[in-house]
Amino acid sequence: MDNTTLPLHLSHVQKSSSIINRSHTLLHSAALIALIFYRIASFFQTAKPSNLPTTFSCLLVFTGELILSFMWFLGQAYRFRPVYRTVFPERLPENAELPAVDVFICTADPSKEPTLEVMNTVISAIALDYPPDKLHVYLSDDGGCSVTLEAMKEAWRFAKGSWVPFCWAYGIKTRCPEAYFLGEEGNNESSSGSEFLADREKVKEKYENFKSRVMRIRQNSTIIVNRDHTAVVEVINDVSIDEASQEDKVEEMPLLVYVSREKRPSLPHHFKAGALNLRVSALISNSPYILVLDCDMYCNDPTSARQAMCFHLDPKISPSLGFVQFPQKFHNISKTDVYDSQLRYFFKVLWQGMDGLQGPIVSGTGFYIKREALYANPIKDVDVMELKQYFGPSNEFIKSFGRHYKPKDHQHSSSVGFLYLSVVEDYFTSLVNMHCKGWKSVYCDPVRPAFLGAGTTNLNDVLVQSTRWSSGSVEVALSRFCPLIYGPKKMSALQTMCYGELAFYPFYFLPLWCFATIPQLCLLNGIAVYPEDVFCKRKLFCVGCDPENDIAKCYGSGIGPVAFWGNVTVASNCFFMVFSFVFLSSLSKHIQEVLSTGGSMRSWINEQRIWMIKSVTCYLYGSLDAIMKRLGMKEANFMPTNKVMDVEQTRLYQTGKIDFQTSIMLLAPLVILTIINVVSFVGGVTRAMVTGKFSDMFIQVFLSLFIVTMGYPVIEGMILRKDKGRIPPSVTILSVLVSMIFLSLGSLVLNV
Ligand SMILES: O=c1ccn([C@@H]2O[C@H](COP(=O)(O)OP(=O)(O)O[C@H]3O[C@H](CO)[C@@H](O)[C@H](O)[C@H]3O)[C@@H](O)[C@H]2O)c(=O)[nH]1
Ligand SMILES: [Mn+2]
Repeated sequence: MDNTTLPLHLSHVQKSSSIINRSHTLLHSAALIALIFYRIASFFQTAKPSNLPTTFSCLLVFTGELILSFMWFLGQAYRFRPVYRTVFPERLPENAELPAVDVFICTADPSKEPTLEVMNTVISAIALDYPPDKLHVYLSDDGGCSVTLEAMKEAWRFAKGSWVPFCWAYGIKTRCPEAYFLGEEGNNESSSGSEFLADREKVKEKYENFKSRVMRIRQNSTIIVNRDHTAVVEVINDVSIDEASQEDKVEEMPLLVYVSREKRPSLPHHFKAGALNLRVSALISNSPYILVLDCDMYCNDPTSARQAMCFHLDPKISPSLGFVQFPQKFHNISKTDVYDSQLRYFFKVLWQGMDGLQGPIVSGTGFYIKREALYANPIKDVDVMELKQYFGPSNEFIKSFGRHYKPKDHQHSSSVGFLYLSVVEDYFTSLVNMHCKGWKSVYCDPVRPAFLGAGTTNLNDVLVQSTRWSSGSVEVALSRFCPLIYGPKKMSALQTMCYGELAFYPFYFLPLWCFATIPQLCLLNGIAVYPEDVFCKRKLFCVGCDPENDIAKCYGSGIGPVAFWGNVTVASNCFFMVFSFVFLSSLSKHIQEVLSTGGSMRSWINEQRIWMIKSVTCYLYGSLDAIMKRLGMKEANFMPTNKVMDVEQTRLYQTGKIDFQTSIMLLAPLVILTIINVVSFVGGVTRAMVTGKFSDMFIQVFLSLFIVTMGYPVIEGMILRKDKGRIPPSVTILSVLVSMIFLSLGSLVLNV
């Protein structure tokens, strides 16, 4: 068959997943409805003015359950129609017919983003397997540091003189030099031969020289992040290569440009979104497609641009295709991955799910976006003066569009390109400027990761990053762009639910704080917050007597009419059944998702734990942060994630031990809640032994046990560990105090 008739890509609905998911959705929602029904019914049964504290506690727990159920409901949209895709880059048209691509790499702070790493990303982009005359690489330096500019010139020399010719000559697959030389054995290149080996040694030596020159540049200059400077644009291709070895090898090279936008302390610069909205690339190369990369995300598969073109060049989907998103993957993930740094849930479950709807969300990095999609919806003729009103006075910039755009779509300047309102500029831009404008996206998750970055591998970085994301999400949730209000008219219901879930997930902090404190406090005070059944006739069991016939005798035995297994009596009412079902069904669904996407039981526990940890810290602080910003009490802030590896911290991460070196603000909630649950579990068991009754409090005792089990690393960190990453005794003492105050005050309130 002729190449032009074969498809460039295929999409497959994950049939078995869809069936499992939809059946689970049905069953689980039935159980949730039953649960809500029991709750409401039990309020009418038990709510008396005399037991106000009990009613109030039950109400709190019920509110938590409602929020969880609502979040669960939104999440079902991802499960409806997950798809996966395959691409056939070999069927693409010839190089001459491929469209041009601008690569945009963002960096901001050399003290957190090692220059050498950033240069490796730049080099990997220059070496992409794409016609060099159609590739333009921009490095946006938000730090405005001369170090970065100087290092870039060195990177250029090394790339042009040695690295790129070497890669092209031998078809090297790993085009990030650091990664290539680190994993030399694993690279199993097609060519071996003595010439190759000799060349490789030479290039390796050049790389070492390049490294030491970059180190020297860093040592010889003080690194100041400059917040007050004019714009700097420098085309690096003009730099001469004064090395001896390259003459015969110099090939045509992509354009390489250093950009540092103007910054003034008085003007908001809008962080990464601001950096991405640079017009420089439109003036210099103006390629129809843009690849956006974070500075740590090197190109691991040189063919990613071709893979993306399999979608962008398909005439069937191309007109409405805004961008092709690749997953974020990381090169530094350990086997245990205690913090779920790989973000499996996003890139293995959620994005696949959205791909079957209108497409995944812009994920900050690793996406090939159509330039046109950033400017809005294309139409025919329009007045240049009008355009200037929206895009600024630059004639060159207006001309750069090549097509004309309808200014109606840009009622305010912030609706062009990447949007500023939220620190999760990716999510927000994707919502307002992509999917709500009718653009679609596709998710491309090939076996060989297209890009690899530095994942956050210590608790502090994980929590700081997650707090920023939560804050950004809540900012959107509280704005007029709240997806559940803004979305329905512009997107499908399911796509709206997905966006809604991502806007509201930080509100998990409410139910999780509630479930980790209220049932426990009530348990210690002998108050049952999981009501005894009011509708089902209980089936009564007892040891030694037949309670169905002689209930009085049964009560006389001191145990009461309940199911009896060994020493443990378990309530046997319907509410209990429904509640257990909901609990087990959600846990097993999560296990199923983890296992079917390559995880283990260990990953399941890690994910549960980190979700609980993030909920009671990041989600809480992130939400508060967003609320304060909303009220004008705080300014937006984007603290770039640290990408410098600390040896000791890396060792802890490798061994799967949580590194508790973080601020007391982030640590104390974990310790406090663990202590409360240990106390209430011990209290609950003691109480059951004294009274001989387990049934009414079983769920509460179990809940405490579950939290204590999940929080075991915290207990270990407080008591057993002696290393640097333990929980400092000062935090433990403070937390014990706070827990005691909470429990005593709480008990006072409950017993008024
Ligand atoms: O003022 C700034 C701050 C950051 N950056 C760059 O933005 C990128 C992402 O920042 P990083 O510190 O790595 O944050 P992460 O938490 O890892 O970023 C995730 O979340 C961000 C949104 O909060 C997205 O922009 C990112 O793509 C996504 O990887 C990096 O290349 C930074 O250099 C800037 O250019 N200017
Ligand atoms: Mn990052």
